[in-house]
Amino acid sequence: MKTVKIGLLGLGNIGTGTYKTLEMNKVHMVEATGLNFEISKILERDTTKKRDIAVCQEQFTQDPDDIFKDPEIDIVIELLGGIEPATTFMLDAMKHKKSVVTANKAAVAANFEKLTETAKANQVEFRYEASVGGGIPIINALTTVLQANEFVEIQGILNGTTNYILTQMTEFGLQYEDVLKKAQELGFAEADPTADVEGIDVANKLSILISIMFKKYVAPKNIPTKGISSITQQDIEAAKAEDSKIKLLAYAHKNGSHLEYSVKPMVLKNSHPLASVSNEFNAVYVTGNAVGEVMFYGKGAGPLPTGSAVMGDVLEIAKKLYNK
Ligand SMILES: NC(=O)C1=CN([C@@H]2O[C@H](COP(=O)(O)OP(=O)(O)OC[C@H]3O[C@@H](n4cnc5c(N)ncnc54)[C@H](OP(=O)(O)O)[C@@H]3O)[C@@H](O)[C@H]2O)C=CC1
Ligand SMILES: N[C@@H](CC=O)C(=O)O
Repeated sequence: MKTVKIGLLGLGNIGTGTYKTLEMNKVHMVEATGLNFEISKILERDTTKKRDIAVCQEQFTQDPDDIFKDPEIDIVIELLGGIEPATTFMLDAMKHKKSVVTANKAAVAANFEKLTETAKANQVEFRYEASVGGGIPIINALTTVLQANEFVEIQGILNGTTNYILTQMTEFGLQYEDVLKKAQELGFAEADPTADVEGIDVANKLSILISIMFKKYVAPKNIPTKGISSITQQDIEAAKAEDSKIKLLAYAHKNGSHLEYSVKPMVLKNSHPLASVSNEFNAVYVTGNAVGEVMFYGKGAGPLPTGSAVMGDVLEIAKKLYNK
């Protein structure tokens, strides 16, 4: 049986979640694809750190070229985070004829066209399902079963950390700083959680969805964005008194050639379907001109849900490469 060798860039929260997903479901993955999967090399800064997975010292490297120039590796997973050097590494991997999988919305949103075009030019696959909605298969749905639609609108909760913070503040009256710390411990937050609480992470995800749905690139910095850092317990109590909840919402709507978009906290009546989406769960409504309204719901953050999406992309690429 063919063993698909994978190069992994970054063994942090999501790298570890991806590694665990592979270990946990290896037999199932063999049955599903007829292929065996192995993470053979890992790029990490600190190769001596104590980890809760069994990784051999020989798997680690601090030189990305050890991965890009390895003829046995066909698929590279990028889970370093940040725009650079992640983007340069993904482009380098593609130029070395490696297919690339990433969860890095900051890098994908900043360089959407460059990454997708470089993949095409090098005839390799580029997949980024985990970059939007964690474990929710929204990008796959938009680009496959929903592709016959002209899309009209998208609206939803696209950040697990802020939804977790707002839920815990609303339901248990907890303090913003305490809940943010807990979200970091649970592996939901970005390395710099400013991106979460100021709405930047949602703007990155919305930019990617706009590129896919409306075939138009809108840089995240051009999306009017407001986060939740200024929301107080008083704001939350005031919403409660109105039988409502505060949620951080992403929105984009196309009307003819006019496209409008925003990221901002909104007060939703408790009867609104998005008001009942709690903790790290995300939910997104997509409206297509044929299908009407479709709702996606699931865990939008966390090592295993995100690892599920990353490995799903790896399996799809491997089936294309080896099961001809
Ligand atoms: N957390 C979540 O639920 C989700 C996260 N994502 C995305 O997944 C990606 C990874 O996130 P996460 O795992 O939480 O981040 P972490 O910071 O936990 O992990 C990144 C790892 O990569 C290492 N690293 C970073 N830069 C380099 C470099 N230049 N060379 C070698 N090693 C490097 C870091 O080392 P060091 O610690 O020493 O810097 C760290 O171990 C991000 O793009 C994030 O946005 C996507 C969906 C959900
Ligand atoms: N920090 C992000 C991680 C997933 O994309 C979030 O909280 O949603």
